[in-house]
Amino acid sequence: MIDVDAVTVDRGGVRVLEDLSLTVPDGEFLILAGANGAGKTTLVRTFNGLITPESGTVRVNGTPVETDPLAARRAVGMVFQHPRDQIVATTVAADVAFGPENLGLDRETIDERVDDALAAVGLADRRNARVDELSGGQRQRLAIAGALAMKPSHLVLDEPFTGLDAAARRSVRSRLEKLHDEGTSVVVVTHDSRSVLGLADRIVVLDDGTIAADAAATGGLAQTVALPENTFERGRPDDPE
Ligand SMILES: Nc1ncnc2c1ncn2[C@@H]1O[C@H](COP(=O)(O)OP(=O)(O)OP(=O)(O)O)[C@@H](O)[C@H]1O
Repeated sequence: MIDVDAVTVDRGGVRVLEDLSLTVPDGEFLILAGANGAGKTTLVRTFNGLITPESGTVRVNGTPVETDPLAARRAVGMVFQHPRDQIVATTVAADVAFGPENLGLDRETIDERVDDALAAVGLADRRNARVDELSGGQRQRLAIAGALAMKPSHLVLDEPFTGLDAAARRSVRSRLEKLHDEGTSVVVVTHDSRSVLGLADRIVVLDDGTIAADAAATGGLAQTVALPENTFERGRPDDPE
């Protein structure tokens, strides 16, 4: 469980999150929506200590992130906005192995984790491919595999559909659905919730550093909560499945 309690964050002298509280239970698929600059990325970066709040506490599985940032980083897998920034090796398998290698695991366990993570994102057949041979969607899935190989209880993806064509979006979306079905908690940060709305248990909308809406993502969200006017302004409707 991720438990954000009364968190305030300033960035460059500006208040970006204001006394914000949010709990993400294990196994939940949460959409974190809101217009550009609402504070979504800042919020998720507090989940594993990449950003330390001015006040308030973030706990991951009961432990404050600042007490044990390494445990938080293992428990919360993070896939950033630009997957290219996360790719560290030349081949697909070596890239996914990087995280587990840093945990000091033995070779057999590392290979097992690499195989499992690549299978989970549908890249098992590209194990030995060079990363630069992959398409945009495959790179995004590789970044997800890298996070999964750390066996996180929560997977956080920041704008995972940016720059992907319709086929790649569908492919990433279906992988997220499968991971959620298998019990991983998934948090998707997006200003275009339509790409994942059908998969989510809940949607939280940030507006200017506070929670503007928090609702179950079922039964026609638009009818159940009043979303800020600009929530979807930059979004494109997803292609029909
Ligand atoms: N390092 C920083 N220095 C100064 N201001 C920052 C910094 N990081 C973020 N901000 C500001 O904090 C606000 C929230 O940024 P954040 O990236 O969390 O928003 P977001 O909702 O994720 O939006 P986006 O979709 O544009 O990334 C923005 O106004 C941004 O300009």
